[in-house]
Amino acid sequence: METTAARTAPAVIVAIDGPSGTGKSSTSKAVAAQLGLSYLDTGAQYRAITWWMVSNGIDVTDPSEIAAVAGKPDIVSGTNPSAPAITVDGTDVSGPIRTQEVTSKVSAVSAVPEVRARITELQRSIAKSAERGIVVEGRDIGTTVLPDADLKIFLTASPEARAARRSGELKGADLHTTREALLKRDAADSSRKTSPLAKADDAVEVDTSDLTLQQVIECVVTLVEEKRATK
Ligand SMILES: Nc1ncnc2c1ncn2[C@@H]1O[C@H](COP(=O)(O)OP(=O)(O)OP(=O)(O)O)[C@@H](O)[C@H]1O
Ligand SMILES: Nc1ccn([C@@H]2O[C@H](COP(=O)(O)O)[C@@H](O)[C@H]2O)c(=O)n1
Repeated sequence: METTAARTAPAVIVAIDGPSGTGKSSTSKAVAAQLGLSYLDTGAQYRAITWWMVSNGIDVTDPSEIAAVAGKPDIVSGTNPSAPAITVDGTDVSGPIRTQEVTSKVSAVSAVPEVRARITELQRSIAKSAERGIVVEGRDIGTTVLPDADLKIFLTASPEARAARRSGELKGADLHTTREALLKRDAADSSRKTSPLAKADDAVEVDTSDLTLQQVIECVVTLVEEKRATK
């Protein structure tokens, strides 16, 4: 619940990065809602452009084919942490972007420099227009998208903890398969040439393996409030 202090506090830009399943989305949404900030899920934007590529028959194994059409889809992201919306050419794609097909192809699409340039520009413009501040979560927010963010957090967790969380979410999907899929996506995201998944030098690292979601949220809220107090 947003407090009166949050309503009058100075604007703050928070970058939350980390590998898959470390709790970025759950934490970012809750922190933004509690502190009256906007929220941007940058993974959803890469998923949206991937969904468009797949829906339009683009060969996602061919970077030049992806690059040629990267500017075509109109992607609009909502920034309400209680109802984060995403549309492509006016169609609500919040469901379709979470399919297994999109998840398995998103790393190939997000590695293409033309895609990253387009989406990064969009992300910077959304962050700039957030009057009360914003929590932006992704893989390269602290390093590339918003290098001057007021606070940078890098969430981590063991592969076992992350796989257990995800297989719980996917109604008991096989732990081993889930773990391998997470690690495969992390490896692709960390090894691409343009703006890979990485911790910024000035980011605070929080290992969430043995923390409840509520503990992680409290930890990040405290860090944001400390940062705001110095502004
Ligand atoms: N500290 C935690 N303890 C237990 N479960 C957690 C914790 N943090 C997040 N979860 C759960 O783990 C799952 C993955 O969390 P979330 O989607 O927030 O991760 P993410 O880092 O955004 O993942 P991705 O990058 O793949 O989108 C969710 O079901 C969430 O409720
Ligand atoms: N800043 C970012 C955010 C995401 N990606 C790519 O999108 C994929 C999906 O992200 P989720 O958080 O929704 O799982 C991710 O695997 C990356 O390929 C990115 O490149 N940069």
